[in-house]
Amino acid sequence: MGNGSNSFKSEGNFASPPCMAAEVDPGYFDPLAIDPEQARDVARWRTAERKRLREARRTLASPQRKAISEALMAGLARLLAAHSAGTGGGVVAFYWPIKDEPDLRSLMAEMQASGRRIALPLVETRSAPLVFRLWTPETRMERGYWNIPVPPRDAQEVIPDVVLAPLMGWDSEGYRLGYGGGYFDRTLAALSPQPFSIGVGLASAQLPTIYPQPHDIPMDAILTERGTEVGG
Ligand SMILES: Nc1nc2c(c(=O)[nH]1)N(C=O)[C@@H](CNc1ccc(C(=O)N[C@@H](CCC(=O)O)C(=O)O)cc1)CN2
Ligand SMILES: Nc1ncnc2c1ncn2[C@@H]1O[C@H](COP(=O)(O)OP(=O)(O)OP(=O)(O)O)[C@@H](O)[C@H]1O
Repeated sequence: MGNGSNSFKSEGNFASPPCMAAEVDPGYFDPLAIDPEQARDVARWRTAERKRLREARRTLASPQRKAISEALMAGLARLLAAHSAGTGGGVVAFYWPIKDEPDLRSLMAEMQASGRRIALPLVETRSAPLVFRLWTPETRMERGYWNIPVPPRDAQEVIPDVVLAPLMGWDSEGYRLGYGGGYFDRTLAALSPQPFSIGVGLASAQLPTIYPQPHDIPMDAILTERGTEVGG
C-alpha cells in the first residue's frame, strides 16, 4: 500500500480496481444495484421454499383440496364482480391446473357459458412472455411446454384484461413465488395495458417476504381460500 498510483495493484492480481471503484464517491450507495451474491442467496432460498411449499400442497387430503378450490372460486367470483376489469366483455385468463394447483375449472366453464371470454396461458417460446389463447369447452387441448394442457395454435391469441397467476408462495406486499420460470413477471412486464393480476394460492403459503428482486412484479390482488388477502 501507499505506493502512489499503483496502490491497487499491490492488493492482488488485478490490473485495475473493480468496476471503476476509484471514480465512484465512496459515500454513494445505489439502492437499486443488484448484489450478485445476495441474488444467488435469494435464488437458493426460493428453490428450497418452492420445494417445501410444493410438498405441503401435495400432502393435502383430497376433500380439503376440494374445499379450498370451492372457496377460491367463490372468492374469485366476488373479486371479479367488484372489479371493472372483471366484468363486461373483457378476457379473463385462467390456468389449467397442474401439480396439485387449486382447480378453478368449473368457474372457468361457468363464466364462459355466461358469455365471458376465457383464455389460457402458453409457453410458446422459452424464457419469453406467455401467450394467451381463447378457450371454450370445445377446445381440443394439447400438451404444451412442461406437459401443461394448452389450446392449439389455431385458437385465437388474445390480450387478457384479468390474469390469474397460480402461486406457490405469497407475501403481504402482493409478491408471488411461482415455479421459478419467471414467466408471469416477464408477461406482466411486457403487457400494455397492464391486466388486473390476481395471485391464486393457499393461505398457508404466506411468507413473511419473498425477498423481492428487481424483476418481481407484485400482483394487484392475492386470493386464498380465506378470501382477498391483498389488494382487490
Ligand atoms: N397451471 C399452470 N399453468 C401455467 C403456469 C403455472 O404456474 N401453472 N405458468 C406459470 O408461470 C406457466 C408455465 N410456467 C413454468 C414455470 C417454470 C417451469 C420450469 O421449467 N421450472 C423449472 C425450475 C426453474 C428454476 O427453479 O429456476 C423446473 O421445475 O425444472 C416450467 C413452466 C404457464 N402455464
Ligand atoms: N422481466 C424479466 N425479464 C427477464 N428475465 C426475467 C424477468 N422476470 C423474471 N426473469 C427471470 O426469471 C427467473 C425466475 O424468476 P422468479 O424466481 O421470480 O420466478 P417465479 O415468479 O417463481 O416463476 P413463474 O412466474 O414462472 O411462476 C429469474 O432468475 C429472472 O432472471
